[in-house]
Amino acid sequence: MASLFVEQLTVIDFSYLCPERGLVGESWLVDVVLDGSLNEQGMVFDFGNVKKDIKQAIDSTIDHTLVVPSKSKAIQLVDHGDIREVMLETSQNGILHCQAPSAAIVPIPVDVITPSTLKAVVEEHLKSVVPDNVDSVSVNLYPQSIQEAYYHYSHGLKKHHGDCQRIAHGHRSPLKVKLDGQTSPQLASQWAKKWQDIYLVTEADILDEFENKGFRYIKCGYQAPQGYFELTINKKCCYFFQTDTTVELIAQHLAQEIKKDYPSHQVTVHAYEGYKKGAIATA
Ligand SMILES: Nc1nc2c(c(=O)[nH]1)N=C([C@H](O)[C@H](O)COP(=O)(O)OP(=O)(O)OP(=O)(O)O)CN2
Repeated sequence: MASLFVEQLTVIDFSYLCPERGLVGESWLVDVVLDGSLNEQGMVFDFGNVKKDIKQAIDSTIDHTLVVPSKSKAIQLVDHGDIREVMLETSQNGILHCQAPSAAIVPIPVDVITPSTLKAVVEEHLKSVVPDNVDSVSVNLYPQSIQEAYYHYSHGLKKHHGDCQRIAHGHRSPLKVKLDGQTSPQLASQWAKKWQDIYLVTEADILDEFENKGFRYIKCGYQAPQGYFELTINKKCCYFFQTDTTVELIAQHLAQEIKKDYPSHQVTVHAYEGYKKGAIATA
């Protein structure tokens, strides 16, 4: 018996529904360990296959989806053929409703989404992609250790040709701000706090704004290559953009907003999108 490992094989960027926090954007790193006997090549599984097949299997399960703890009493799920609808009801934010092609909303039969409750689902899925000499695959899911400010956001990029078109996928993202070249942890923390668990809305995607039972809601929707997506969410969980919400435009927006308060300073923003990638903007 031998064991093979790959650390940080991939990063899953997704959002999940939480009865306490609402819609939460996350980025979790994934380590894998494969136990098995050696094949005719003297390997448990070629690293090339691990990096391609296992990464692809993980990405196709959770990455860029809305993950739903389907056993939670606060959740209702309905399937209409290829379309899935989910509703989260909480006393603090009222109703959150999402409708999307089924692949974009992933029900997990648990009460709450955590790295350990998702782990079992990912491991079960991976059993079908490894060869017979592999006895078990285990994964470790965990958030990046971040020293500076960070925020969790969700969004959808309707013009993206891949899975980023999904209306409720998200990221956990560090933020760095500099004023005249000097790091300002204070400004970064201020924006990270303002955007904690935020949904970034592109104003052109708004279909309706309405009030119901004391809550003010925003309904967004669009047709994208994978199908029709719609999200209704409490307005106080939203931040509004006049543009799309690519990370380049997020960095630009933050730099311009901070510049309004510091007009005589050069403002530089490093906005991350999940793990170790992002955009830099200066105003
Ligand atoms: N230049 C940009 N490219 C992309 C942006 C962007 O804002 N600017 N955004 C996205 C999506 O929002 C997506 O969520 C990015 O996720 P990522 O995991 O990095 O994308 P991939 O799936 O392509 O990468 P993996 O290595 O498979 O995780 C996409 N592009």
